[in-house]
Amino acid sequence: MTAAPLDALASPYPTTVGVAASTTDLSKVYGSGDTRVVALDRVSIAFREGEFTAIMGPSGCGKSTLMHCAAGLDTVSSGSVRIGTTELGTLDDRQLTRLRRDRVGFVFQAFNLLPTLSALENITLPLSIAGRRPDKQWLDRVVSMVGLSQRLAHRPAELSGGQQQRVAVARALVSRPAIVFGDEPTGNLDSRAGAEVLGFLRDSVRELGQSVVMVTHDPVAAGYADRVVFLSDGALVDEMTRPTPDRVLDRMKSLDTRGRTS
Ligand SMILES: Nc1ncnc2c1ncn2[C@@H]1O[C@H](COP(=O)(O)OP(=O)(O)OP(=O)(O)O)[C@@H](O)[C@H]1O
Repeated sequence: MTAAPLDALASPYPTTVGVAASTTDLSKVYGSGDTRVVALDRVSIAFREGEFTAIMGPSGCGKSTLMHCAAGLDTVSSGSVRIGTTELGTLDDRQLTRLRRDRVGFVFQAFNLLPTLSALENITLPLSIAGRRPDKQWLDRVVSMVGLSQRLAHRPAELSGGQQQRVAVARALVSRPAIVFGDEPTGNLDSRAGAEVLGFLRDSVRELGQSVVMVTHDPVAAGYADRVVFLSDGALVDEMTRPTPDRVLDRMKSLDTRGRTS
């Protein structure tokens, strides 16, 4: 008999093989009466392990809401969300905070670095808060993958925007989360720095086996993903594997046209 990997035995959060996070019939309604908005309408989706997924769709279609609900940052109106096999609805606030801290990495449009800390201290901050020591080998690997080895003592103000976002990517990866969520992670970067950050996110999937989900408006950014899912009016309407920017752009145009004519 083959022994189970130690990591799997030790983890308090077992995963369903192949699925890093999923939603089932997830709905999210904001407001009530005249101001009622159905932001998500029974969305069921699985984000597979070791896959880079982009979420796209017209403005207001529910991309950020889906990401926030799937990451446990927002409550759901109905349906369920799982990170691995843990159903978020079964957790109290403390358990949810701990699960987000231990199992989920985030990269936002704003870099959200602490200005008084060095790049290295920013990267290891989530582990410090959790009272965990960084795994030195893993830390070295993540830092060298994002090309920050020579910049670790610098404070955010001494780094370019692209370098700051690389610190944020390293911070998201360092705890080996089950899944990393990015909300427009290249929205504040020029195209060259954006391409670098997207390349690092893709490398984290290829080289480290990370699972990544990214919301983006940009067909070029979506071209880095393995799979693109398209939302329209709060519903999943399409998906594409091995996307190219041209194919994504075509699909987006047809969604925009559909939105305007319906
Ligand atoms: N806190 C809120 N209160 C009320 N309505 C909200 C709230 N947040 C989002 N919405 C509405 O829910 C819908 C989906 O919003 P969401 O931000 O998820 O869309 P999006 O696809 O990410 O948009 P964008 O591409 O413009 O960022 C929109 O109609 C939005 O106006």
